[in-house]
Amino acid sequence: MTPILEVQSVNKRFGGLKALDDVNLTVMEGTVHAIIGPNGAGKSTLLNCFVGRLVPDTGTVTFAGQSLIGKKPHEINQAGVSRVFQTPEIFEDLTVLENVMIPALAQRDGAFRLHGWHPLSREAEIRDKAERALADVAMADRRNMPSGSLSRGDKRRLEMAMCLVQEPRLLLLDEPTAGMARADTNATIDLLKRIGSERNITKVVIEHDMHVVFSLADRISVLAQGHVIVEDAPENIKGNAKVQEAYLGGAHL
Ligand SMILES: Nc1ncnc2c1ncn2[C@@H]1O[C@H](COP(=O)(O)OP(=O)(O)OP(=O)(O)O)[C@@H](O)[C@H]1O
Repeated sequence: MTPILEVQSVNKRFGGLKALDDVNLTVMEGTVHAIIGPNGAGKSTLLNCFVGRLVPDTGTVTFAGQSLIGKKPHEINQAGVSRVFQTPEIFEDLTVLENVMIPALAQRDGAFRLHGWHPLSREAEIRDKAERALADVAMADRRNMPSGSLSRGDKRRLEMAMCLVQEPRLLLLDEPTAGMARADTNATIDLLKRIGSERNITKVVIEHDMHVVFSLADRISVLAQGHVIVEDAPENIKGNAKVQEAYLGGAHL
């Protein structure tokens, strides 16, 4: 297996607070790598360093052999990294299909290019790609619905389609099941498993729900106080004393 994302000696401070403290992490291509840890451990800060929203004070982040340090978010996105946000970022007034077409256009053209309805409807190739991405998340039948009218779960699936249409090599998922009922959570787990097997997309998942983590992850990194305290296979994480301690007696595990 080849590493696709390599994080070496990354540090990030916010004033006096050391949010990331010498973080090292290697994500292998084609795997699901979960990053877990208590509240405030630095998970979102780390993810933000992967997408160019934050720049580490020191250290390196390398994706598919190229450094991401100093790259702008849209450059990182074009390089093959997509992120699904905790709160879906969709255009509520546009239809489901249009929402999926926009990131594909942005990726092709290098920037957002919103020329209104008519040019969008003439983009046959982009439309086909968008239709495929919608089918992947089982939302083809909702293609003409206004996105604002979707349920919360469907909005998250729509956002996943908006990532998939860009054909990323690395998909970053920030608490993909946060706020979902158990049935929706299980449907999302199945969806993520399917997407992985069909498209060979590497996934990095930040997640508090251990049912999700242990259902999906091939590898788990545990962050505590900005530092990776353990990186191991799921079966070795549950009983790990350091992990139990980080979670204050193992209440989450
Ligand atoms: N922009 C910022 N300015 C100042 N402090 C910040 C900023 N972003 C994060 N922090 C702090 O850095 C630490 C790590 O935060 P981060 O959000 O990365 O943790 P997390 O593991 O994602 O937490 P959670 O699971 O609660 O989302 C926290 O103490 C947080 O308050």
